[in-house]
Amino acid sequence: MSDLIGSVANLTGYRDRDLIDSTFVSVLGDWLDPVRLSLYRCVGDVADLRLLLQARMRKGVGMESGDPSWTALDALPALSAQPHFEQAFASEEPLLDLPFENQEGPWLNLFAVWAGARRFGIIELVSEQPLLPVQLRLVTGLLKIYRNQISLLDYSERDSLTGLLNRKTFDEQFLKCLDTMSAAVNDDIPVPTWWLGVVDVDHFKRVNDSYGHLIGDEVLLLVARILRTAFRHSEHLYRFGGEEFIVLLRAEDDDEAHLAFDFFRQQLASFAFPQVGSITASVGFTRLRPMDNASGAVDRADRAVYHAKRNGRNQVHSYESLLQSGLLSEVNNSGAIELF
Ligand SMILES: Nc1nc2c(ncn2[C@@H]2O[C@H](COP(=O)(O)OP(=O)(O)OP(=O)(O)O)[C@@H](O)[C@H]2O)c(=O)[nH]1
Repeated sequence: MSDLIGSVANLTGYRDRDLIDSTFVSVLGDWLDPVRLSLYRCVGDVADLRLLLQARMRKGVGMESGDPSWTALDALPALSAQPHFEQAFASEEPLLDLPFENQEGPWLNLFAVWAGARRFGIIELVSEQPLLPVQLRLVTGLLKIYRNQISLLDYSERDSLTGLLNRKTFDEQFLKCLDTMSAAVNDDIPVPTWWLGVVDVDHFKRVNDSYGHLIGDEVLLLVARILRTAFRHSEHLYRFGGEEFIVLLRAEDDDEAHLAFDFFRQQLASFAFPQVGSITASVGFTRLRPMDNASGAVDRADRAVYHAKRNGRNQVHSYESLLQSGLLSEVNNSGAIELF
């Protein structure tokens, strides 16, 4: 029992979502010794949710890692293709003792996890025997703790207006991106390429001045929604300040990153905002460097935004391309540059 309390105490101390998910699975797995225990997150568009495996434990194998967060949505199974999973979300209670593979067991148990009105994830527990009442109490108790932990994190890490991640969490995620680069070097595998983009809404002061702050807030909310639909589920979106947003994404090269940012720019420019009509944004982006720091990278992307603003707005520019074409120059290692 003290082991369990200790593990739960660990769970409530973590702020890293991946760590919380894998700890949850390992705590539950250690106590129930299931045939298989998996935790899936629902990702992507609400109309076509996909299942991202976060962590799994299998009898005789132990803990297994989940899908990389950057797995393409199309490659993930659709929630709609899993009728039992859909059923678990539709039901108020967990779905218990469903036959799994054959009538004599093992047994499938599904626990849907909601975050407010959002389908957040699902626990799939395959047990050798139907769950005993005491085991069921343990699972539902741990699930409550897990859910509380996730909502507390949501509360402290998200911007209250747009629901995007807030500035506070950006530094941590930035370091995690750099870690994936150094880990790849150590493991002698291809090093992922991360890009940081700054999105700055154009002439936003005019929106506030002409229509008032409430309409201004509504515009920011809609911009955040377009950001969510334009970028992939694995791409990290932050509201950085008033009308400034940050995107961290993986792309092979400058062209691929440019395409991703420009897709968003076009989606935004073609959206008809109620009352306000058309809104555009200027975007600057830069490639993360192995020894980067967050403020240096944001500063580089900001310089590219500044270039876009000076050249007519509603444009996407890469800091590295501007350097290459001689439109910006990097004068020293601190990232200080000169504009021509
Ligand atoms: N409604 C609303 N306005 C905000 C919020 N945060 C900042 N702002 C406003 O955003 C505006 C930003 O204006 P500026 O920095 O001058 O930039 P801009 O008008 O977008 O012009 P450019 O960036 O040069 O295209 C200011 O009027 C701020 O008051 C917010 O949370 N809600």
